[in-house]
Amino acid sequence: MLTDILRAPPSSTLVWRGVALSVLSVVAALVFRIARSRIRQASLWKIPGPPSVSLITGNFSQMFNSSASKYHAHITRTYGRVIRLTGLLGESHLVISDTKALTNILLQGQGAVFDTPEWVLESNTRIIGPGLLSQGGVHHRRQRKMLQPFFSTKHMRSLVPLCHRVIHQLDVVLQQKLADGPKEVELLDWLGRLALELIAQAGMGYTFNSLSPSGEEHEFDTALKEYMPTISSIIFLRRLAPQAASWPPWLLRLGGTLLPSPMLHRMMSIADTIERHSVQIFQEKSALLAGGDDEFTHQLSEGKDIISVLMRANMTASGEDRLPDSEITGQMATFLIGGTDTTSSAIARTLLLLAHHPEAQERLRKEINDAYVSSGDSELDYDELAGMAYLDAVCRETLRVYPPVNFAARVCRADTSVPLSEPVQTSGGAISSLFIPQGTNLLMNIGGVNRDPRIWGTDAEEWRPERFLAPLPESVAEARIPGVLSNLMTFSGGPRSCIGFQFAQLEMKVALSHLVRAFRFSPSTKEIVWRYGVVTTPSVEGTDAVGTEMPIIVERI
Ligand code: HEM
Repeated sequence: MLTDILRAPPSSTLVWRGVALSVLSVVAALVFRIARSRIRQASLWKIPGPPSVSLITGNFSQMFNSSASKYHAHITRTYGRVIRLTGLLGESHLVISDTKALTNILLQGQGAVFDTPEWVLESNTRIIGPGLLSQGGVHHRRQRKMLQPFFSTKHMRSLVPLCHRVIHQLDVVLQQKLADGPKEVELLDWLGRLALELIAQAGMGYTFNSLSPSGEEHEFDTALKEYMPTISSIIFLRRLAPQAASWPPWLLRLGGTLLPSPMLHRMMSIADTIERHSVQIFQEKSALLAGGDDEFTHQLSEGKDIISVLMRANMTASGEDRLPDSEITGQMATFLIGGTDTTSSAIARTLLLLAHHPEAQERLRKEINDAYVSSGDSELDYDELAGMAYLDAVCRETLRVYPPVNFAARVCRADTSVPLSEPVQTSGGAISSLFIPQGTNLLMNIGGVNRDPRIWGTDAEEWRPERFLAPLPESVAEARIPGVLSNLMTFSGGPRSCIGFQFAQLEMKVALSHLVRAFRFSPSTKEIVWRYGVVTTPSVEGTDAVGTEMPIIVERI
């Protein structure tokens, strides 16, 4: 972990030479690996794709920048469902939106043939610790099996009252802010705090007090807000992470500090904040646990949150079943990272769309009000929330057209062939199955499938919730989309799909049912642009690429 780095940094010429040699060895190992994979990947050269624009970075600078969404749409439209991209030093990458190929990639061998790439796992380990987002192979399967029950429908049902309580806090804050009439509110900030509190309270029985009426921002909240834009901007450095896997922590920190990259330095400081707070929460909970069952069950979540249950089970677990403390703190950081910006981005996008579609907003408000009348004005339970057809359609349509995460990355661990739904024209003729050499990096094109006009029809790019109120076109069922949320790739599919997908939908529904009932939303005069990153986030046109915000006019009803 980053805070262990830089312990006892020796300072001598020898160390400087050591650092220089280590950096050289990283670069040499990378060049060697890429040269070897280029030879292995010769068969991929015939796959259609955009011409490379740089000998060093190929198409990466077009593919991974904050305004890259247009480029993604362009290559999907121009080159189709299987695209070859040029990566660093000519390495081939595949961008896939063919659903038959995706089914094989995501499900084949339960993740044994295609797993998350080493550079993602290794850099996540360094930044957020050994949680689910950092583990591969059997370690991942073991952690996933242990955590899965907490994300079941049964557990989600029990979380509904807690979600209402947290969202009520936001209600109070906004009511106070708008006491003098409609106002422009920077809503993304408040939705980020809401998502943080929801995952902190439901996932670890902890509060950062981010929704206090004083409006003070917790430093953790600030760190989380900067996390996604910052990590998205250091993709090239993250790719070097496996080469530095064996470096002692102090050398890694020294190397990071010496590199002239302000974004890397920002990332290191964010990672320190996340780790510091995860350890602090863990220590506070350990003290409660040591104080006995009574104290432990007096937490916000009555001891039923994921981390409390894990810690309690861990106390009695023996030998290899026992999780090291670092894996528990790593899991906390993982949920906070995985569950905050994704959810706040989805809720923000929905509210902005409703602001631009007042008739859809009114229709949704009416459905929510009717549901409250039927429930005798008491908080809506899980089934009542699930029973609102238009709310469900609004959430699904937003997650379809605007998935907060656009790509899921995989690497091929062994030479393999995957079948295609339809033949792909290559420079060597049509192919009906795709040979993927070992070591090839792939990007699952989530948006490409969700907005494929041959699956969804000619209006695939349009936001039209009504499409989910009528039977979907047959082409949707025929496509057999392998997403964990039916017919959508938004939460990916297979053994590495989003573990929080049911919680995310619950959060969206509870939040919208409160906010749309109590407030009316209309667009601000400021133009909102959505910036591509690991998670797509809103900003005001013309502002700093790392800053995220979404001003919107809010009026009390
Ligand atoms: C709208 C909200 C969300 C979206 C769009 C989203 C999307 C995704 C996607 C695309 C993946 C990658 C899957 C892959 O590589 O195949 C993922 C993984 C993950 N998500 Fe979410 N997510 C959301 C909310 C959440 C929430 C609320 C949590 C809370 C716990 C969460 C926790 C995770 C974790 C832990 C992983 C890693 C799973 C693994 O590797 O086994 N996500 N998510």
